[in-house]
Amino acid sequence: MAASTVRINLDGKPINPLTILMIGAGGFIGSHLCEKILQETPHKILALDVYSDKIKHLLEPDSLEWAGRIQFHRINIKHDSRLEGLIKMSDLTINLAAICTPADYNTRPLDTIYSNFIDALPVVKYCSENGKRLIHFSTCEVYGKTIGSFLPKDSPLRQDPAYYVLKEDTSPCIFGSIEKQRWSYACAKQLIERLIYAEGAENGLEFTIVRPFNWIGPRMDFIPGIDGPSEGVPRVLACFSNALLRREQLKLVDGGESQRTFVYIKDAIEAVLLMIENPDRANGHIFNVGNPNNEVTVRQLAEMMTAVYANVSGEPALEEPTVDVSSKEFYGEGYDDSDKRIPDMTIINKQLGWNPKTSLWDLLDSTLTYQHKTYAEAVKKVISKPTTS
Ligand SMILES: NC(=O)c1ccc[n+]([C@@H]2O[C@H](COP(=O)([O-])OP(=O)(O)OC[C@H]3O[C@@H](n4cnc5c(N)ncnc54)[C@H](O)[C@@H]3O)[C@@H](O)[C@H]2O)c1
Ligand SMILES: O=c1ccn([C@@H]2O[C@H](COP(=O)(O)OP(=O)(O)O[C@H]3OC[C@@H](O)[C@H](O)[C@H]3O)[C@@H](O)[C@H]2O)c(=O)[nH]1
Repeated sequence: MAASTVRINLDGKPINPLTILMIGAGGFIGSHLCEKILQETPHKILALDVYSDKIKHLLEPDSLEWAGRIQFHRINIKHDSRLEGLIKMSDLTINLAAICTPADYNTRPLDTIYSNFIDALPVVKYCSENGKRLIHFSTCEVYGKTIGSFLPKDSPLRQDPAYYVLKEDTSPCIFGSIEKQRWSYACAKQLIERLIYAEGAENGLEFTIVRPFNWIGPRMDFIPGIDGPSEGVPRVLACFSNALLRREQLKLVDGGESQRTFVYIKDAIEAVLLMIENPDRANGHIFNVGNPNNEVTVRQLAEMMTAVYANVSGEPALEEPTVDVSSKEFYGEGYDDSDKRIPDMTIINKQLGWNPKTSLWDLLDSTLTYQHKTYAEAVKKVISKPTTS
C-alpha cells in the first residue's frame, strides 16, 4: 500500500501510523497479521518471537517494499530485560505468545500454565505502568464445556441455543476436575483475562481481549517429521493434513463426536485489524472471533478434508479414510474435551461490524492446496527412504 494513502477508521477519523509490538509474531496467527499489516497499512511492526521461519518471507530480502517497517527481535519473554523497552517504544502491544496445542495441556501442564499466565504477567504490567494499549489473545477454551452437555442426551433443551451458544458477557466458564489437566490452559487463560480486566478497572489499562474460535489456514502448526518433531502432535488441521499427505487413516479421538466451528485465518485477521485501528470501539471489550456458520463434528471435518484433498491432489481417497482412537491412547492421561463451540457474534458485530465470509469447504480448499504444494514432495521423500533397523 502507498504510505501516503490516508486510512479512515469506522468513525471516519484518519488513522495515524502506529508502532506495534507483536509478541509471538513468528507463529501461525502472527505471520498472517504481519502480512496483512505490512501489505495494507503504513504501521510499523516490532516482531518478537523465538522463531522467525513463518515470517522469513516478510523479513528477507532487504529490498522488500516494507523492509523499513518490520524489525525482528529474537527474544524469549520468559527472561529478557528488553521487553519493557520495546513496550515503551510502541503505541500498541499485541500478545500472541503461548503454548496452545492440546497435546501439551495434559502432558506439560506446568509449561502450559507458566506460558499462558506467568509469562504474560510482565507484558500486562509493563503496558499498564507505561499507559500503553494491549490486545491480548485469549481463547474460546475459556468457556470450557457447554451447559447443554450436562443435560440428558435426549433432552429437547439441548437444541435450545441458550444451552450452547457462547456469549462473552453472560456464559459461564465450565472446566473439568483438576485431574483433567486439559483445562490447565483454559484456566491459565481465564486468570490472565481476569487480571487484564482488573488492570483496566483499577488502573485504567486500555485493553482488548480476543477469544479465537478455531482459526485455521496455511502455516498452522507443523507437519511431524517434516518441519516439526516426528513424534509431535499438532492441532487437528495439521494432524489430518499429515495423515492425508502420507495416505494414512485420519484418527478420530473418542469417535470424533466433538463439534467445532472453524473460521478462515484471513477472515479472522480482518477482525484483528479492525480492533487495531478502532481503539474507541475495541477498548474494554472481549471479542469472540469465529464463524458460527461453519460448524461440524470432528468426524465431518475428517470426511470433508478427505474429499477436498482428493480433489486437490488428484489422488483417490483411502477406502476407509478414518479410524477411531481413544483420547487416552492419543493424548494420554488427563485429556478432556470441549463438546461444542458456537460463538455469539453480537458484540463484535455491534462494535466493529465484522462478519466472517469464507465457507468451510472454501477455506479447506485453499488451505489443503497450500499444504499439498508445500509438503507433498517432502513427505514422499521421507516415506520412500528405507527405515534403519
Ligand atoms: N489458532 C487458533 O485457533 C487459536 C485459538 C484460540 C486461541 N489462540 C491463541 O492465539 C495465540 C496465537 O496462536 P497461534 O495459533 O498463532 O499459535 P502459535 O503457536 O503458532 O504461535 C505462538 C507463537 O508464540 C511464540 N512464543 C511462545 N512463547 C514465547 C516466549 N516465551 N517468548 C517469545 N515467543 C514465544 C511461539 O514461538 C509461536 O511462534 C495464542 O495465545 C493462542 O492461545 C489461537
Ligand atoms: O488427530 C486428531 C487431532 C484432534 N482431534 C480432535 O479434534 C478436535 C479439535 O482439536 P484441536 O487440536 O484443533 O484443538 P481444540 O479445538 O480442542 O483446542 C484448540 O482450541 C482453541 C485454541 O485455544 C487452541 O488452539 C486449542 O486449544 C478435538 O476434539 C480433538 O480431540 C482428532 O480427533 N484427531
